Amino acid sequence: MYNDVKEVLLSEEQIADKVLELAQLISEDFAGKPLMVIGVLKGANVFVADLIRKISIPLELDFMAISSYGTSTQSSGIVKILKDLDKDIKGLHVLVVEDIIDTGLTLSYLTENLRSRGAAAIEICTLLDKPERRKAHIDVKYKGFNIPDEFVVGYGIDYAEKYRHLPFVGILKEEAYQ
Ligand SMILES: O=P(O)(O)OC[C@H]1O[C@H](OP(=O)(O)OP(=O)(O)O)[C@H](O)[C@@H]1O
Ligand code: HPA
Ligand SMILES: [Mg+2]
Repeated sequence: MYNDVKEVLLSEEQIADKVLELAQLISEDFAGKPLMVIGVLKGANVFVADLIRKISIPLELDFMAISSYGTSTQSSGIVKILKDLDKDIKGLHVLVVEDIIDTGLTLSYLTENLRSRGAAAIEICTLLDKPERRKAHIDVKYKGFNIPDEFVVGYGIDYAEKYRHLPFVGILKEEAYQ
């Protein structure tokens, strides 16, 4: 399994340090506000689970499952809601948590959709960002790392549903997806 990884880009320790830093910022910024954390499945599952356990203020957690990639390494640009929120977010301060922003098409669709539901505010937290690949503008308030334009896996992020359980973020060998 680890043989399919060309290079470890971010170690478990680097990720854990960053998660703590982001959680502290979020805890300060959202203090006294009704915070609703929305994890974007499936990729953000691991990140959001670690992040919320370091946030020190009250919050609610929900998930949306939306998919644009299927089994390809390229975004189709077509976004589908596979699982919606369980409750209304009117008046809540929403923090959308993503594992990675690539073209930005997923989040651009999602934030537009959430905005129409009357949230008091919507902010974005992503562990990884590939700014070179951006097709849609996204304002990211909480960002873990900028990464180069390489196909990464691990810490929730998959290729064809594999590698999500790797505890680090690694660059996948070309042979693994050819
Ligand atoms: O910025 P973009 O180009 O839209 O790409 C980023 C999105 O793609 C991945 O999800 P994917 O749709 O592959 O589903 P998954 O989270 O279930 O793996 C990733 O988790 C982000 O949600
Ligand atoms: O680098 C990536 N890896 C896996 N899924 C992705 N979705 C966007 N970019 C990536
Ligand atoms: Mg995703």
